[in-house]
Amino acid sequence: MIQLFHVHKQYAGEAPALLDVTLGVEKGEFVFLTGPSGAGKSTLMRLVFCAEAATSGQILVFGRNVAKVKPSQIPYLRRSIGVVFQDFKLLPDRTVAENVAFPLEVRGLPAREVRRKVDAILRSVGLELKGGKFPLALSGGEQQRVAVARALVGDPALLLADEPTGNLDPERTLEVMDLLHAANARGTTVLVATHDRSLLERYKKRVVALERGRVAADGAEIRRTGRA
Ligand SMILES: Nc1ncnc2c1ncn2[C@@H]1O[C@H](COP(=O)(O)OP(=O)(O)OP(=O)(O)O)[C@@H](O)[C@H]1O
Repeated sequence: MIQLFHVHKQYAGEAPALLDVTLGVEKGEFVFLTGPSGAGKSTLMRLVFCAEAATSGQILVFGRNVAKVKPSQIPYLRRSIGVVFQDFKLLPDRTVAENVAFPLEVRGLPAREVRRKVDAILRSVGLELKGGKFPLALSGGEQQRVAVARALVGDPALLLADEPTGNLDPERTLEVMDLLHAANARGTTVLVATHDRSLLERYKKRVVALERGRVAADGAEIRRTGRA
């Protein structure tokens, strides 16, 4: 589903954000990406989403080399990817329901089906009464849940979630994590960046730890070799 081979990402004048990262995420996996601030978690997700290009190395997403995807084809690739990114904000001039409906409308789903799916996902994030509100009328945590709803409404093949529970209280954190878990059980491959150690312990999924741009540990490998 995602393969990175010796990926390097260098921003001008900075230490490398990613350094020789080789990593595979298989279809159907649920993987936590963790590591201290600045370790490269968001950078890795942005590269997979084709929001930026690697400096060197190769990235395959759905088997396609992203460096060879034409700019005009990127939106099509992204239709299969749901994202919860800090810099991928809700549209302030659209209601919550319109924001969530957006990924379905660009795919041309019939209006009735869009409404049904939007109602169902808003219910599942506990925001069924907020569909008519504008994002700025919601709390930070509610906006976060709308972003999660928008990312999941189209049952994407791949979900990239960067600190999706960062603004949430413990109860809402578990609700959102349960939604990601349920999406995974329906077949979505999930990659979640988080600082929250309690989530890693609670969900016992594969954990890839980045440190200063390198893969410092990979929980799946550790389990396979019986060292953990
Ligand atoms: N657009 C950019 N321009 C320059 N440097 C950048 C840019 N984006 C990230 N960096 C640098 O790349 C490194 C990795 O950043 P990144 O945001 O990927 O880390 P992170 O692990 O997601 O951190 P956090 O947990 O704080 O979000 C940092 O040193 C950061 O300063």
